[in-house]
Amino acid sequence: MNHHADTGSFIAKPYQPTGPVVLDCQVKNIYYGDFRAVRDTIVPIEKNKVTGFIGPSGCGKSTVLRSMNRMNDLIDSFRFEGSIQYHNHDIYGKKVDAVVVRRYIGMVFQLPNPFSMSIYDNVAFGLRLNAFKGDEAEMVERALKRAALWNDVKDKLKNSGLSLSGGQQQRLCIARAIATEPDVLLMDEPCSALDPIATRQIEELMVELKEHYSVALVTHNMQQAMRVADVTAFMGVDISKGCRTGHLVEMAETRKIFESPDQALTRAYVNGEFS
Ligand SMILES: Nc1ncnc2c1ncn2[C@@H]1O[C@H](COP(=O)(O)OP(=O)(O)OP(=O)(O)O)[C@@H](O)[C@H]1O
Repeated sequence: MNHHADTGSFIAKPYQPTGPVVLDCQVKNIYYGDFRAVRDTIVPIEKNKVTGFIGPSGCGKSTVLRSMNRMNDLIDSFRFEGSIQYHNHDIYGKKVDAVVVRRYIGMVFQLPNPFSMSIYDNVAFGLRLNAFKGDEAEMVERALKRAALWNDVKDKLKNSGLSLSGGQQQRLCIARAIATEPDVLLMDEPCSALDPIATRQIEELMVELKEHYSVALVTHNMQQAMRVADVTAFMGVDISKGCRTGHLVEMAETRKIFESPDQALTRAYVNGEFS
């Protein structure tokens, strides 16, 4: 079976959410200049669940994730067609400020990227950016506790964020992202630079975080999707007509994706027949 086959006309059966949808993400097309990177990908993000995104390299997982809080606005050639509704507001609406979008839809990146400032200031950064008027120290403490980092750092809040270990740095970035109390947390391969122990800690943290937030997680690691994601979206790449366009193949409860998917392509991928 040719896994990078001509799937040019294939459109995934819509996933039927079983709970409230926080971010109704309907991608028609995403372009970088003339290159169509993603088409036809409808991926509702449900409240208090972890939604995992898996698929071969280049299928557009990060592109879709980064569209969800307008992170790709920073790329000139980026063009989005479709709609992403956050509580019935289109985040691509003309009057919508991307900084405000990111206050509600936070992001954690692949490489831990603490700012070169104190642990405390890292977490307070977003609060200050959003002119937060309440008790800053309390919010910082709360975010660090939720990120399971408080006990490690409570006596050295003035130390540089860069002085922490990789796993701690990633938890600091999570604390920074949740300090402003976002609704949605977008996580783009948050464990790819971490050792197995730090990875498991972050995975456990993701499961705790979904009590308060709705999480969208891109991962290369299928075991991680199985351990953490409630719902999983599998994306593939269509190579018809000399293109390389990613699209949704199947989205379902994680167990179904891994045990009894509808699509042969999904089954082949989760069985490790291609990557
Ligand atoms: N800034 C950019 N400019 C042009 N093309 C881009 C840009 N970012 C990504 N692409 C292209 O868009 C397609 C999708 O990339 P993306 O990084 O979203 O895929 P991915 O599924 O996350 O891949 P990986 O698993 O390798 O990270 C790829 O063909 C990639 O080369």
